[in-house]
This record gives sequence, C-alpha cells and structure tokens, in this order.
Amino acid sequence: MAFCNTLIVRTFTQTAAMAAAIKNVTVIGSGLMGAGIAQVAAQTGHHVTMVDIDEVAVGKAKDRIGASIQRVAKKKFAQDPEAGQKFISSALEKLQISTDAISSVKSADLVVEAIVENLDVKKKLFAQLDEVAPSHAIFASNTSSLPIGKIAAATNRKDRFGGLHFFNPVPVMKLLEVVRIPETSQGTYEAMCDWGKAMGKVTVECKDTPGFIVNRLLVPYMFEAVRMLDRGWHAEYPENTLFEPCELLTNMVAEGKHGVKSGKGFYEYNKK
Ligand SMILES: CC(=O)CC(=O)SCCNC(=O)CCNC(=O)[C@H](O)C(C)(C)COP(=O)(O)OP(=O)(O)OC[C@H]1O[C@@H](n2cnc3c(N)ncnc32)[C@H](O)[C@@H]1OP(=O)(O)O
Ligand SMILES: NC(=O)C1=CN([C@@H]2O[C@H](COP(=O)(O)OP(=O)(O)OC[C@H]3O[C@@H](n4cnc5c(N)ncnc54)[C@H](O)[C@@H]3O)[C@@H](O)[C@H]2O)C=CC1
Repeated sequence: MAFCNTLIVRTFTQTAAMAAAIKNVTVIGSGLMGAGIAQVAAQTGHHVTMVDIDEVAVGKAKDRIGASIQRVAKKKFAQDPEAGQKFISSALEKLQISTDAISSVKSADLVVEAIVENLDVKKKLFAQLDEVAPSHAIFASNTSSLPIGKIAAATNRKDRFGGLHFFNPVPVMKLLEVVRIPETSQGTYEAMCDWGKAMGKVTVECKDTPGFIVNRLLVPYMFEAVRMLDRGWHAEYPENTLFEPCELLTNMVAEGKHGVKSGKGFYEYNKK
C-alpha cells in the first residue's frame, strides 16, 4: 500500500510538473491546422512560436489568426468589447512567427507538428528537432492518417512522443484526440491531456490505430455517401421506395426547419 501511495504521489508530482511546464509551445506548419492550433494556444495564455518553411504562408497565417481571434472575442466578450480588445492584444502578443524550426524549438516545452501529410517529411523534421529541443520537451504530431509510432521512431524520445489530433476549425471544434503509443509515458500522456484541457478542449484517449476514433467512423461514412451518389441513388432505382426522397423532410428543409441550428425542426429549440 505504501509502495502504491508512493507511486501515486510520484506519478502525480511528475505529471503536475510536466503539465505546469508547458508554457512555451512551438507549432510547426502554419496551414489550416497549424494556424488554428497556434491561435488557440496563444488565446489560452501560452507563448507560441508558429513556424513554416514558407515565409509568405506564415505571414498570411498570422493575418488569418487575427481575423479568427476577432470572431472569438466578439462572441466571448459580447457584453464587454474592451475586455475583448484586451483578449485579442494579449493573444497576439504571445504569438511569434518564424521560418527557422531549429532555433524555434530551443526553449519549447511542447512541439506540435502540423506540416504536410508525408511520413518521410515528418520523420526528417522530428529527427532534426530531436537533436536540439530540450530533453524535457514533448513532441506531438497532428497527423490524420499516419501511424504515430512510425513518426516517433525517428527520435530518441518515444516516451515523450504522442499524437494531438485536432479538428478543423480548431478554434471552434471542441474535441482533441490524444494518441499514445506503447512507449508514451504516463506522465507525457497526462501532460498532453492537461494541456488539451487548458486549451479548452475535451480530450479523448486513442490508441495508435488507423483513423484513431473519429476518422475511423467519419471516413467510411463519407465514402458511403459518395458511393451512393456514384450509384445514381434514387434515379437509378425509381421503383425502390427505400431510396425515395421523404416528402416531410423535403418540406421541412424548404421551410428552414434545420433542427437545433435554426431553432426549429422536429422540435422547437430555445437558443441560449
Ligand atoms: C480531417 C481530420 O483529420 C479531422 C477533421 O477535422 S474532420 C472535420 C471536423 N469538423 C467538422 O465536422 C466541422 C464541420 N463544419 C461545421 O460544423 C460548421 O461549418 C462550423 C461550425 C465550423 C461553422 O458553422 P457555419 O454555420 O458553417 O458558419 P458560421 O455561422 O460562420 O459559424 C458558426 C460559428 O462558428 C464560429 N467560427 C466558424 N469558423 C471560425 C473560425 N475559423 N474562427 C473562429 N470562429 C469561427 C463563428 O464565429 C460562429 O459563431 P456563432 O455561431 O456564435 O456566431
Ligand atoms: N485539414 C484538416 O482538416 C486536418 C488536417 N490534419 C493534419 O494536420 C496536418 C496539416 O494539415 P493542414 O493544416 O490541412 O495542411 P496545410 O497544407 O494547410 O498546411 C501545411 C503547412 O506546412 C508547411 N510545411 C510543409 N513542410 C514543412 C516543413 N518541413 N517545415 C515547416 N513547415 C512545413 C507548408 O508550407 C504549409 O503551410 C497534416 O498532417 C494533416 O493530416 C489533422 C486534422 C484535420
């Protein structure tokens, strides 16, 4: 029992230390996802460096972040525009941009990679960063479809490696899949979850399997919709009532009854 308690205390202390340590975040890749991740990290008080090999892309990303933060502030501080302005300027002050990944990770506590979906390119990047990043720094990939284990294999820090899979648009979507490989330490996993929560996300634990959880469900679902279209759907089988458009649904859509979003559908909804 005493051994068990010691373990719990030690695990808690290590985790608290690692989570508290995540102050400086380097996001590599300033495209759709990288910019979103950098924005939310800066909005939630982290010092963020957003890096891209393309100088023009990283500049444009900063502009997009500025516009997106305005939208967030307008909603979050609807009753207090002054507080909204402070929120915007404080977030933008915390955000640096760079084209030099090597120097940008030197004081990082967490590196989140969101570059092109190519295993060799990701491995090459992480192998270089592994040489220069602080030993305590956690590395994470935002990959949608590549095995985290294969990317982590390029480094000597598999215990401090995992997946942080965000959803587009990052400032809006609440879910964050936290992917662990067998080597990911408990402290690293918990620090990634704690950081995700500090970013305002709901975290869900995933194994390193194809599509993790969401894309494993979403991709076959979307393909099936496209296959249906490909098959000609109802026009191809006019005699099959199963594919017949439902009159009630057609009328409801025409009347703008789109469910929760429009405040009316099969039910009436009170928008808060
Ligand atoms: C591929 C992968 O590996 C994983 C993935 O990402 S799978 C994709 C997962 N993402 C989704 O399923 C999202 C699908 N899209 C949607 O649900 C909607 O388009 C959306 C909620 C994102 C936007 O809704 P919309 O009706 O199309 O647009 P809009 O009315 O302009 O925006 C809705 C709200 O989101 C906010 N918003 C949208 N985009 C934003 C952005 N980039 N930054 C900040 N706020 C944003 C708006 O301010 C707005 O807020 P209010 O309703 O409070 O005014
Ligand atoms: N688009 C989406 O809906 C989602 C994408 N993802 C994943 O996120 C990652 C990024 O996707 P997107 O943002 O859509 O891509 P994107 O194409 O919008 O942006 C990628 C950026 O990375 C930069 N880049 C490429 N190689 C680089 C390198 N070696 N160093 C620094 N920067 C480099 C490019 O210049 C580009 O600006 C991918 O792994 C993708 O699978 C994850 C969730 C959702």
